[in-house]
Amino acid sequence: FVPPVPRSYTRGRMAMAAKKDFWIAPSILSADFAKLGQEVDNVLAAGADIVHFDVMDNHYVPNLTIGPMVCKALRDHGVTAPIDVHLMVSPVDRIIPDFADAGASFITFHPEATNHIDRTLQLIKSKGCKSGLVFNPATPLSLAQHVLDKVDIILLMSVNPGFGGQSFIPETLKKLKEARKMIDESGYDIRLEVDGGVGVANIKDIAEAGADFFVAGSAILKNPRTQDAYKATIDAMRAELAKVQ
Ligand SMILES: O=C(CO)[C@@H](O)[C@H](O)COP(=O)(O)O
Repeated sequence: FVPPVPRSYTRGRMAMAAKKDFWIAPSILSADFAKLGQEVDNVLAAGADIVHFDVMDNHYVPNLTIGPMVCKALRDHGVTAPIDVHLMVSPVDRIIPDFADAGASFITFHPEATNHIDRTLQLIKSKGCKSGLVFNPATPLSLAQHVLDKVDIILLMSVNPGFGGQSFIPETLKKLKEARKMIDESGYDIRLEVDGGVGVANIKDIAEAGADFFVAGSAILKNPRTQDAYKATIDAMRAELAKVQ
C-alpha cells in the first residue's frame, strides 16, 4: 500500500512565499460512528483534503476511541484520501506497524509518549508513512530541535487532547509563530498542523500565525449531517484562508 498524499506535499520557504497550499482535515472524532463510512465519504466529497483519525487509549488521554481495524475498514470501504493518524497512546511503537499496514498515510505521536523520539520517527518512516510530532499546549517545541530531519509534520494541539468540542487556546497563536520560524529556518519541508477549536471564525488568524494544515472536528462534522452542510463549512473556511496575506 502506497500512502496517498495530496498535491504538492513539498513546500519550503519558496512555496510559502509563492502560493499558499492549505489542507483541511476533518476529525472523525466528531463523526456519527454508526455511519462512519458514509460520514467520511460525505466530508471528502464536500472538499476535505485529509481524514484526521484520532486514536485515544484511556491511558495517555482520558478517552478511548478507534484503532487500526477502523483505519483498515475505511480503506476497504474505498477511502483513497490521506489518513492522518494522531496517536494519543502510550507506549506508541508497538501500534505503529499495525497502523501502517492498515493504510495510515501520516502517523503523528506525542514526544512524551515514547522513551526514544528519534527511534519512533525512524520506525514510522521505515513503514513508508509520513511522520510527525505532536505538541500539547504546555509541551515545549525544543523537543523537536534535534530530529527535524526526520519530521514531516509538526502538530500543535490548541486544546488539551482527549475530547472534541473544546475552545481554542489563544496562546497557541504565539507558539505557531515560533514553530513557523523554526521550520523556515530549518530549511526542511515540514507541514505545520493545528488541532483543537479550529473553525471559520479563527482559521484566518491561525493561518496568519503560520499553520498550513487545519484539523477541525465539531466545526464541520455536526448537524445537519449532510454533504451540503459540510461543504458550506469547508467553503467558508477556504474563503477565510483565501484572505490570508
Ligand atoms: O485530537 C483531538 C482532541 O484530542 C482533536 O482532533 C479534536 O477532535 C478536534 O475537535 P474540535 O476541537 O475541532 O471539535
